[in-house]
Amino acid sequence: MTAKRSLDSFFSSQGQGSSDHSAKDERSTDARKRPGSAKVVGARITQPNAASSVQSQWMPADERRQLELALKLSLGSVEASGVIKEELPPPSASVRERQRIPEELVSLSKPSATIAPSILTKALTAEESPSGKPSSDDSESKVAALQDPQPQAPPKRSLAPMFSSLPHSSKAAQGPQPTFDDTDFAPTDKVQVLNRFSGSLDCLFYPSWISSVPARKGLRDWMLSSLQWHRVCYTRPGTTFKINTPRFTTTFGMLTGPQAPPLTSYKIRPKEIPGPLRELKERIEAMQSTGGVDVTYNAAIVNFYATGEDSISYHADDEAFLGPEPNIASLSLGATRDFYLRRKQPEGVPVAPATSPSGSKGVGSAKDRPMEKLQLSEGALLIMRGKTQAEWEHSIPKRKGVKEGRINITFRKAIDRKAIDNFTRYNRGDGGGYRWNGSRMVEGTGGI
Ligand SMILES: O=C(O)CCC(=O)C(=O)O
Ligand SMILES: [Fe+2]
Repeated sequence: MTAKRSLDSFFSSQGQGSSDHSAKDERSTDARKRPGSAKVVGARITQPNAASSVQSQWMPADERRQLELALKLSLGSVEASGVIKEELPPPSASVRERQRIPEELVSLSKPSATIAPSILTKALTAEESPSGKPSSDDSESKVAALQDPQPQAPPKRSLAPMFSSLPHSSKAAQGPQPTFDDTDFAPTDKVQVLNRFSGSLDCLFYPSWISSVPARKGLRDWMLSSLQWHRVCYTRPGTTFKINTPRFTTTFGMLTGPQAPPLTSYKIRPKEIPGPLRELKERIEAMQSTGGVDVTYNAAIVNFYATGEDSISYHADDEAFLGPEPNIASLSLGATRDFYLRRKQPEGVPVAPATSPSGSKGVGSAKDRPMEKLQLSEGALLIMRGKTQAEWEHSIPKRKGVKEGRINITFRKAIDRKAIDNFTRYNRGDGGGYRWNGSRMVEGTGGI
């Protein structure tokens, strides 16, 4: 990936399937219809084929031993060994499924082993304490959030190799600000309902909500080139753990209305939701209002996954500061990526309410827990609501085969200032920023 690419070619695979594995073949056909609603999507997988499980994180035995040792030293053996066991695939896992262990994501001081981020994240979050600060939706950041770290500029090696030898530039081409009209959107009945276990999982999925190709392109080009991006990195105080968020991020929004706190009360000054995103937010709100659901989002978190090596590990957006049944609208642009949902408990086992302000994680072996797999392609809108965050986790797994970028915008409703502080801190931080220079991300500032 050396040649410079235009925005067009950067996103050239949008709309096409991007998975480099056979997980989609595991979809079963037991999708069920909910009375009075549109098609049910997704697939229930209670016994995934372990040999072809894309979640498997392969690790050589010696590295595994080093990791176990490191985790025992820092976390205590019980949680650590449980987590490791859960993530290791059986010996039959094929070489194709082996994941490169991304050194830029997590580093341990001693021993020098590097480990797959989801494993470490799980291990670390296993010891989250109820007294921890509310953490962001990003589970890498959740770990750091507990310790109240100071965000730091990411080390250069946190970048994907394709970005490593770039000139620094703060200049970025800013395309025209997009506007939309009704013809850019699919009819509202083009929705699929994803409902499992009587509302344990409760999502609406519009596979092509922004149906106009030029509208999608205008939005993604404008976002990529106009926003101020961050690659947030934290060192866990008292340790040498580095948690590098494996994607570019930014965030917008603040509390509004007569009771809204003054701007000066925020730890990092929040930014207003820019016009095009505000328009989309209002359209999503209006669409739900027509269906009898009253929701007003006041924040947007934006993720840019530069390649398939960028990801977000399993987490739930279930922090106390989002309220008990948060409604989160997630809009995708660019490359198609797999989106996995996994119940926090096996079928039939109730999920205990979170006791921590920073929410709760899944319990026990993932193979015993129901799962859903979606593909989010350009224009897709997924609304997660009801008990979804309380009872399920979700992720965008790494995909070596994906070379193109993907933008995701999640609209949320923060119920207090802490939520906004958390979003800005763990998705903007105060370290170095990045700009899109027309063909790649480079260090720079000055974006929206
Ligand atoms: O990129 C996505 O589709 C998911 C993002 C997400 O889960 C989050 O920002 O909390
Ligand atoms: Fe999320």
